[in-house]
Amino acid sequence: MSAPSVLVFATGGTIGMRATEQGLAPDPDFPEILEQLVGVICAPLGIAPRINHLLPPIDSANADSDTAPKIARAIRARVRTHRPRGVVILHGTDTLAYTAARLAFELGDLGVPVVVTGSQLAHGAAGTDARDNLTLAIRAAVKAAPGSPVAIAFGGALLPAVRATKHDSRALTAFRAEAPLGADPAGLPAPPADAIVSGPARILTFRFVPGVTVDAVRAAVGGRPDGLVLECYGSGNAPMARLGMPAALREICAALPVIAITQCATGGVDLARYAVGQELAGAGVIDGSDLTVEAAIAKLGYLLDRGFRGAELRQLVERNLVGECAGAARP
Ligand SMILES: NC(=O)C[C@H](N)C(=O)O
Repeated sequence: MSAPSVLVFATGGTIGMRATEQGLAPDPDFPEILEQLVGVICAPLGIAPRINHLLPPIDSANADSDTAPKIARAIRARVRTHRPRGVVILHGTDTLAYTAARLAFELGDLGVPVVVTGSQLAHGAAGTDARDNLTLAIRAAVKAAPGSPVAIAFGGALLPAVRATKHDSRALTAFRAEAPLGADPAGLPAPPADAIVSGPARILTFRFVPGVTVDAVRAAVGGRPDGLVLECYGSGNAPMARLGMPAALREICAALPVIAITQCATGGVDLARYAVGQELAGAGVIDGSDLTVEAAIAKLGYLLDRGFRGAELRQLVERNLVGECAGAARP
């Protein structure tokens, strides 16, 4: 019988970069360096590594709506063929939490543990975190139970992908999860039989601040997104007393799904609590509970790309599918 294997899938990011006169950029020697690094980590574990690269490697700041779905498709295809014990994805830290959250939905039923990592410092930099993060990720991926949720391994911590956020642009402990995974997830829904999908859906966000006008809210959908996440105050409040705000939000909600989340790091939205929150709900805004902004974008994009629309989409947004709702107040 052949040795169990780990699939390491490199997509770019600082971990695979080196300093150039134009700043940090992909290191053309990284494939060989990675092979060596992974070999040293895998040997004592009795694990055979298989390494693939997404070409070209990107600075994850350049990720777009199809980046995470594309990574998911590539992983599914390779897992089907090679049946690894675990999968490790190397990704830039800038959008790592967005991609990881999306992968938690995309690969939630993969049956093989998936761990996402990267590094704050380039693999060859003094004091780099590349080796430690890679080691943690590989160990976690091969030791986790087959149905484990997608995780992020970074700065010594293992975090649930669908609850994590990049909170520090410099420290090696760059990610954190304010709340744990929600209990009793309902699981991923079967896509509607009649789904016609052109994807990938583009989801944008709009953050309420005191200077917001109705024109600013309308401008947020000027680029024709497929879905919108409203970053509201506190428990889901917005300046509904602005002239024309309820009507503008009603119009937007009639055209595309809109989710309300909170700007606060903990807690969540409760649209029933305040009159302004009830006005938001009345306009058609969906209650995003305690979703992180990354998870809200991931969830809405995933569900739209599976073909869910209207009332069914709303119901699914409000349900805890893979642990993304920490409070899990909803069945
Ligand atoms: N530390 C990093 O990986 C940052 C880099 N700009 C990226 O996201 O690709």
